[in-house]
Amino acid sequence: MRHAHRVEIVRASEAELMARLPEGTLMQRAAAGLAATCARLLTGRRGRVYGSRVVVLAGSGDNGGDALYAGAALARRGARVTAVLLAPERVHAGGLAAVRSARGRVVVERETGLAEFSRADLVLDGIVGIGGRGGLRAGARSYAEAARRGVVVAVDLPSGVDADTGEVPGAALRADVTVCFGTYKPGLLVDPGASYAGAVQLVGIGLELPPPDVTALQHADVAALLPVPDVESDKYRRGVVGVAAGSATYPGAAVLAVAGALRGGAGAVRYVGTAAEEVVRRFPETLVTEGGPHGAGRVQAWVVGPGGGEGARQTLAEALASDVPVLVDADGLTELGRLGPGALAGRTAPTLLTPHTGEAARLLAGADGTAPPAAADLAAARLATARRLAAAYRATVLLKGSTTVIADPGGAVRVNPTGTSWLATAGSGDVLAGLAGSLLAAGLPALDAASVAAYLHGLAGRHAAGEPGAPVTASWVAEALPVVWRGVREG
Ligand SMILES: NC(=O)C1=CN([C@@H]2O[C@H](COP(=O)(O)OP(=O)(O)OC[C@H]3O[C@@H](n4cnc5c(N)ncnc54)[C@H](OP(=O)(O)O)[C@@H]3O)[C@@H](O)[C@H]2O)[C@@H](O)CC1
Ligand SMILES: Nc1ncnc2c1ncn2[C@@H]1O[C@H](COP(=O)(O)OP(=O)(O)O)[C@@H](O)[C@H]1O
Ligand SMILES: [K+]
Repeated sequence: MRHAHRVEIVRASEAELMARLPEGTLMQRAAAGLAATCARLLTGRRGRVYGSRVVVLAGSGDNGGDALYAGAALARRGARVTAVLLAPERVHAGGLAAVRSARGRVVVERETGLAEFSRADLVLDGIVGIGGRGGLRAGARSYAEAARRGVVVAVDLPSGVDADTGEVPGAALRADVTVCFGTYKPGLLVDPGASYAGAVQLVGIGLELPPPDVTALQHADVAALLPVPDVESDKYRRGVVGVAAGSATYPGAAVLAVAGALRGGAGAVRYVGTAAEEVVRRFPETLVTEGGPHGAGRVQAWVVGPGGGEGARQTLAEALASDVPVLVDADGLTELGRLGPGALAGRTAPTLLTPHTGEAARLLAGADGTAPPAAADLAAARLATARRLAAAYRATVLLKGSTTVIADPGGAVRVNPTGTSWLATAGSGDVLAGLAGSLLAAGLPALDAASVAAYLHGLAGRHAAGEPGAPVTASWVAEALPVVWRGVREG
């Protein structure tokens, strides 16, 4: 599991540790890890560190200090290091002295700096780290916009990315690799910030940290959560997932939700709705029941809403009246937005909402009676949006899109690392809903069901798209689920 902590917590942990260590120890640890990564990258790119061109962009804080000390270490190994000082009067004095004594060059003129930047083998972005506020300032912005040839390594965080939220309020430097210190920062795991970070490497500096603000599952975590039948299992004990989806206008949504549900670990899938014929033709293993969720017999979790059309309100009401977990998606969310959080007030079992940002906007409007916020604003602030919705509806929320974010009303937040934009194809959300519902029926808590589903769905999208990638359909994503499920169990 990857753990991320917000800046306030990082600073408190650093202060606590620094008080017990000789001055500068943490920065030396950080710089040593950073230099080691840079040396590996240069060796991979040029065969050796000696003779390579390295540019250190150094801002006015300790982030610049880390970068300068790492630059000095590379210079001692024979790299031709140029330190570009963005604020010469406030540069980290120790770091600058280290570069000078390692015979590095120091420049302060912007034009010279930009020219160096564009012919470097490696650029160290030490403009600003966790102390950054707002978009990059003018002096730094020109570097973010400059063409580049070499590898860009961000120090702790790509400059211009908000560490706590992943928001990018203005220009930011795009890195190939980010070397972060002590813990991941939420902004490294959540788009748009994550898309600036490249591959993220963590360098331990000995911090003792409290529980994380944000986590991201990895293969081993998912493998441990996957429901696997044992000798005692029968189809009912494995869980029955009810799918109330599809309509005359959208029968395909029912087929796709069932496709996801059949691959999600429940022992059986029960379908209710008007698309029974299409569902059974495609998946004869589906149990079909007449009427709505109310009279459908025993299920351990409901999925309501995909392609629900006109009947979504009644279906939603019947599912919410049950005492089993309910996943609400698509048209079900539109209805829930009209009803507001009060519609969930009487529920005794978990509710999982799976909006994209457009549906999230309607849900938020339903929660406070205001006009729906712009979906683009919600997408730019994904962590805050998911948290707000979870708090307003007292439900677990899976916010879809570029970096799917899952928030529990209790405050836990997970981000999904496996997504791919190839998944932005009609019906792939229906597959996800069925899959997550199946995991709920198999007994996973809502946070786990949602994050495991997002993880597998993302992997399935990648698997279906292949390398370097080609368009996929939602059906192929569903078909790829067993392969990626096995892959996760194999580690
Ligand atoms: N603490 C520790 O023990 C350890 C910390 N470590 C390292 O320290 C980093 C944190 O260092 P930090 O606190 O000095 O802040 P930092 O990120 O350098 O930025 C502050 C400077 O940037 C400026 N600035 C602000 N916003 C800006 C903008 N938008 N655009 C441009 N400039 C902007 C701001 O200017 P001011 O607002 O003061 O005018 C201020 O001068 C951390 O990320 C890690 O790398 C590691 O060595 C491990 C041990
Ligand atoms: N840019 C993107 N990057 C990664 N995943 C995306 C992106 N855009 C959409 N997705 C994913 O694609 C799926 C689309 O779901 P949804 O919007 O409900 O579509 P539909 O209603 O057609 O099924 C979601 O899993 C979402 O997270
Ligand atoms: K940086």
